[in-house]
Amino acid sequence: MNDYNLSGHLYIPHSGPSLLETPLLNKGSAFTEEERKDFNLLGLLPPRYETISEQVERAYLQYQSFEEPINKHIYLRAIQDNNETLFFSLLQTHIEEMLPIIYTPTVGDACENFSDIYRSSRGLFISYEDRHMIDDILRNATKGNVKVIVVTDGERVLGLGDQGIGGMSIPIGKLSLYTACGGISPAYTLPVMLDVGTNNKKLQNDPMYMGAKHPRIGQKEYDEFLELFVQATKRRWPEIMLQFEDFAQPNATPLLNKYREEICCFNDDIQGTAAVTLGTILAACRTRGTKLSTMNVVFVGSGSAGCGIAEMLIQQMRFEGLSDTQARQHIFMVDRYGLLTEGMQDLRDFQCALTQPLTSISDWQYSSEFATLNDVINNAKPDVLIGVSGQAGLFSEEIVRSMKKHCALPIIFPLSNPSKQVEATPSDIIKWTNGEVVIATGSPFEPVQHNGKSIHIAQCNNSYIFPGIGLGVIACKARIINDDMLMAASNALADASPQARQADAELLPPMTELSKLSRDIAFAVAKVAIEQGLALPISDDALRAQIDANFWQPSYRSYKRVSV
Ligand SMILES: O=C([O-])CC(=O)C(=O)O
Ligand SMILES: [Mg+2]
Repeated sequence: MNDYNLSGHLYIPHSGPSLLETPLLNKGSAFTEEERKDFNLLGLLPPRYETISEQVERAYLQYQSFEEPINKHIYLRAIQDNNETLFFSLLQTHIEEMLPIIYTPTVGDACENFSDIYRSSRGLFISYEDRHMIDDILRNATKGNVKVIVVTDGERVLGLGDQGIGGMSIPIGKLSLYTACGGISPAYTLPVMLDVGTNNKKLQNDPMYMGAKHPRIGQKEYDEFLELFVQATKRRWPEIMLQFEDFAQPNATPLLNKYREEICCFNDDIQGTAAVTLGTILAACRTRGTKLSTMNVVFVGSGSAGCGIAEMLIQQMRFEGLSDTQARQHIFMVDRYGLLTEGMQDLRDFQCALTQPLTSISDWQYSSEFATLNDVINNAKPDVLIGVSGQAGLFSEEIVRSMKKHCALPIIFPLSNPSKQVEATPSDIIKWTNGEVVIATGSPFEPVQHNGKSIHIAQCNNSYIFPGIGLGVIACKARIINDDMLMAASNALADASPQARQADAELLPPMTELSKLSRDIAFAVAKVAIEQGLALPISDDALRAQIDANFWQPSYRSYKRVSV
């Protein structure tokens, strides 16, 4: 199938059983009597014709019969692999309830149990062993006109570490959100898993494991393999947007730096997480009437995600008038050994610019060789504490109470995913601060009851950002994605904060508004790309029209046969 028109008739080459087995085209019981005759479907379906709403109703009844989230996930994935239009219609109808099932936290369980729960294939698996055949593999994609790829090598899956081939569930989940929240037709999306082995002993010894059981390949082989993949992808789809997802720290930043000028790509964990965190903090600053540049910010976890957020906050502080050096004095990165300081051994390139000079902390009180997290909080007296450590429970009662001691309304974001890796649960943070705190988490949490009030917990997850970036990039045909475009996405998110309009409202818009928000983000991102000559030069009206025209809705199209 080479093209999938967004309106009017769709000319398709399939009929009979093969039509029912093509998830992008299958309508199941919603094939009309006429279509059943025209496409050789007579007798292949139960007789009664159903509308998509009736199908959604049955699917939802079946969905509710599963108790365990992972079984709900397996069920939804089965629908997706059978009938994509029905899957997205169901998801759209129950978006708030189902996002945690197809995305974080349940997608984490799906990664950990990928081989055990495997049912049917989706996307492309490219093994290092098949590196000489990547062009052939890309030609085998069931979708011809791919516009967005999410690719992983499964080495740092959420906060769950190396999941090998199981990491494939992440690109699948992310791309479901591209469609459900960013309106990108499922015909344009492709999940890709690069299987370069796994260092996870449990997987290596698991007889069910479906990936290569050897340890991860060496760095030189890895870099060559990634280069083969990127070049083959460019040959096959020259305008592709490539999202790097859940790569481990040693590869994430180098890959981004290597390819960000060459192809339209971005790293969601570094840049998507940074953009959503900045947007959420900006929203909180606006309601308090303060500026980010007046605050000190402490990070726990100084991997590529933490450093990515830090760099974006620094950009914002510069925008607010600080010099680069002044802005960096507001940022404190804490890692397993304590505060990152100038001259420390074994720093990664991207950490070096985020160390504190020893002169700035010369009057600090701390007892061991390096300042611990608690030392940093007691000396720097931060307003903001961000957790991107992947370590459950790192924000202890002592830490949270120290934050509160120095700040009347601290901003505390335990962002690690999935929920079981969170640095502190919202209910504990609220208890330890007596509810005087601004919280956002990476994974969804139920509202917390405190002093007779129900406190909503904002979900500061990159899902607020990446669908809109994809939509914007596709609408304006951006050649690359740069920092200014990401900054525009953060500002569009902050603008959409319900708190900006009403003081006691929620910090971030509800998930049900993601598709509207994605259009706004798409517009903001594309406008910057156009202004900077990185995209088609079109007017604002034309851009809006493009965004709307690209926004796919899950409803059945009418088919005509391709004459052969
Ligand atoms: O997938 C998510 O929920 C957010 C994310 O990118 C990560 O934690 O790696
Ligand atoms: Mg990720």
